Amino acid sequence: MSTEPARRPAAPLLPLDEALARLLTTVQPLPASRRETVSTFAARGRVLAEDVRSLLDVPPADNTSMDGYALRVADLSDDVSRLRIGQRIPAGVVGQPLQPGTAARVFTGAQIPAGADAVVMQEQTRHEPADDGSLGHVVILARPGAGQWIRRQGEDVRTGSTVLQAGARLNAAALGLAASVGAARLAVAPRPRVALFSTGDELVMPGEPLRPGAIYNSNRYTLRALLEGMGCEVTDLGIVPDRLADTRAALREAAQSHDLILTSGGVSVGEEDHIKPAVEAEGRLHLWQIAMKPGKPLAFGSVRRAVDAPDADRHLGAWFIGLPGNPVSSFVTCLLMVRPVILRLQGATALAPKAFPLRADFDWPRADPRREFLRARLNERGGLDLFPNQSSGVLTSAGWADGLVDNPGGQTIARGDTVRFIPFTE
Ligand SMILES: Nc1nc2c(c(=O)[nH]1)N[C@H]1C(S)=C(S)[C@@H](COP(=O)(O)OP(=O)(O)OC[C@H]3O[C@@H](n4cnc5c(N)ncnc54)[C@H](O)[C@@H]3O)O[C@H]1N2
Ligand code: MOO
Repeated sequence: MSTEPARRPAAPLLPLDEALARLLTTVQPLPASRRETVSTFAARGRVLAEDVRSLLDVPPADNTSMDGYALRVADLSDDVSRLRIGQRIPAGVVGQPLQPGTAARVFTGAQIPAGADAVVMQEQTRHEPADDGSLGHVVILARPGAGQWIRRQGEDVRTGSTVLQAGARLNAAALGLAASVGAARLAVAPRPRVALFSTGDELVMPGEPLRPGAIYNSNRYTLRALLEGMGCEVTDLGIVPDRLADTRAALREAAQSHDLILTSGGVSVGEEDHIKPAVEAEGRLHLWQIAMKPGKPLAFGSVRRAVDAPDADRHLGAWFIGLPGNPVSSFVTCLLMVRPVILRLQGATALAPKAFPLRADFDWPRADPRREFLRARLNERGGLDLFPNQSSGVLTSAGWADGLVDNPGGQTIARGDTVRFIPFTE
């Protein structure tokens, strides 16, 4: 007689897009009451909560893009190429209107004086100094076209225009753009508070000796770094001992003050881990088998807060996502499933990672029924190379790669085919 518990037959696999759609219709942006206004310096990686509109033109006035001389083109003719220098205008100084028949010495960024309609760069001029204390004359060696080297008022940003929209993620260029219209502070979405923990009695922290049967906990580092890069405030709870009571207590504690609890390991069909029964006891849990490789098993649910009524249909606690333990599976599912959730919590508009068509410089003759995410690297010929070992335990593949080839289920790849590439860039 068998002592093994009865096993459920495998359920049909859920398509990734359907799993994502379920996640993203369930998880709603964090409450507006938690929005913050922060210094533009401190806003990198945050999601903008309100549009940034410009109250000014950028540049605020016509200005020169070269060091040289501002002049009126009509003052030059076949006979006249020598003009008196009437004034000197450094950047930050507003000059006088240009007198007919004169040029203004100007420096890059200086405002164009009224009446001037072109700039000649100094390399195309010859300066004739004067000994009477005046600025002397300039000989124009190349006749300019009207408008030459003039940057127009408002050519970058127009007064009243929206330069950044609510829901945009703030990268370095966006912060500079906000500053260019004078925004010293920005209204941003709250940072999702994420509690992270690993499960597995085989896990040992780097710095500790590796006892027999143990491995180092790498997911803790990968996931924490990804979450921090996504703008989360991470509480790292480390390795939770593999006992039901401890796991339940850790979940209950984490749910009080976090928006999301993220774990790795213990979501497949084995009976060793306590993460599934612990979440089920403390909230609700869906165990999905997703048609993707790596990353088939994924757990999604929520953990109640102490104040909650035991109302299974209301979400009043922390979201729960349990990622598979295999290091590459954890990494890939965090990028493809957790990242959109984190962005959704912050009210971001672009949730899906960018993808590009690129040429495969490799063969992939073994089609898998699941949609595969293959670790690949851009080569100098504008194509993609594949890491030779695509096992979900080989983290070297993720360190080596620049991104993932998103290969539909059941499809082989031949050298020269166009494939869909998702770069790792945040
Ligand atoms: N009979 C079946 N077995 C498995 C199935 C299945 O469908 N039927 N699915 C496989 C797939 S696919 C995956 S992915 C894994 C997912 O397993 P778990 O999420 O339960 O993860 P564990 O069993 O705890 O660990 C898997 C693997 O990863 C290592 N691991 C775990 N945590 C860490 C960590 N923090 N740092 C580094 N490495 C970690 C762990 O030692 C295991 O080697 O299940 C398959 N099995
Ligand atoms: O999905 Mo598992 O992630 O294939 O190793």
